[in-house]
Amino acid sequence: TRSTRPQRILKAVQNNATRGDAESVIAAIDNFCRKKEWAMNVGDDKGPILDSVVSEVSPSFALELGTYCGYSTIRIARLLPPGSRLLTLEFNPDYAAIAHQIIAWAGLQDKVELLEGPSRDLIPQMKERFGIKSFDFVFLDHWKEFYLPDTKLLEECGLLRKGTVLLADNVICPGTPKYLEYVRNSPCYESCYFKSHLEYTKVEDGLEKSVFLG
Ligand SMILES: Cc1ncnc2c1ncn2[C@@H]1O[C@H](/C=C/CNC(=O)c2cc(-c3ccc(F)cc3)cc(O)c2O)C[C@H]1O
Ligand SMILES: [Mg+2]
Repeated sequence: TRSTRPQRILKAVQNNATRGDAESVIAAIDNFCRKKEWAMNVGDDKGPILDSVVSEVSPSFALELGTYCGYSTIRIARLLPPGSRLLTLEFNPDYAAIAHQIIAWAGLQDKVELLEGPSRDLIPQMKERFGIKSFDFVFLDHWKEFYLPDTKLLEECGLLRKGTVLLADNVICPGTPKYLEYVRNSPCYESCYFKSHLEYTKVEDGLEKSVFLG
């Protein structure tokens, strides 16, 4: 049977990237998605914005919602200081299986915990089961209608602290209007928009950075 797009992305990594070299894995995925098949990775236009926010926060505990093939997982994990942890949530087992292999190819498996399941089930388990006190950084890139409910769930579970940075992908395309309205109007957040482009295209998209004020 025909391979899936994530399987073809994994093959492009295995054929073009050097084991243990995260930069070469990122480049291999970006080249494949720019030249062969578009895929919903944060990409090489928005990616450097993600990198700069992660570097600025230098999180001890980071959370990613929506792993897909692990492209942004690797972008984040390669910048984490020693001893810090990135938890990434993915409910599609086929995507999770590919992401595990791509994260391992980049040599970043020791910094990343890939948790399989829906975010609404896993977020309430973060303190007890995963020993998380609070997150320093959250990257939102899963189904767009879940950005707002999951943000509220993170608040309710006491997983955000004064200064936690939320960074949301796709706030223009496909768009996350309810989430944007919330973080831009809530007194509990200080928000700003980083204009960029939808991955591998000239279409406008951008990232919204929101600092939780407690
Ligand atoms: C609730 C929940 N829990 C755990 N994992 C979850 C989850 N909801 C989705 N996921 C997982 O995240 C991933 C989903 C990501 C959704 N991202 C998108 O739908 C997405 C779509 C586009 C896009 C833009 C223009 C177009 F014309 C077409 C598409 C671009 C992007 O950057 C995207 O992230 C994979 C899925 O299994
Ligand atoms: Mg996205």
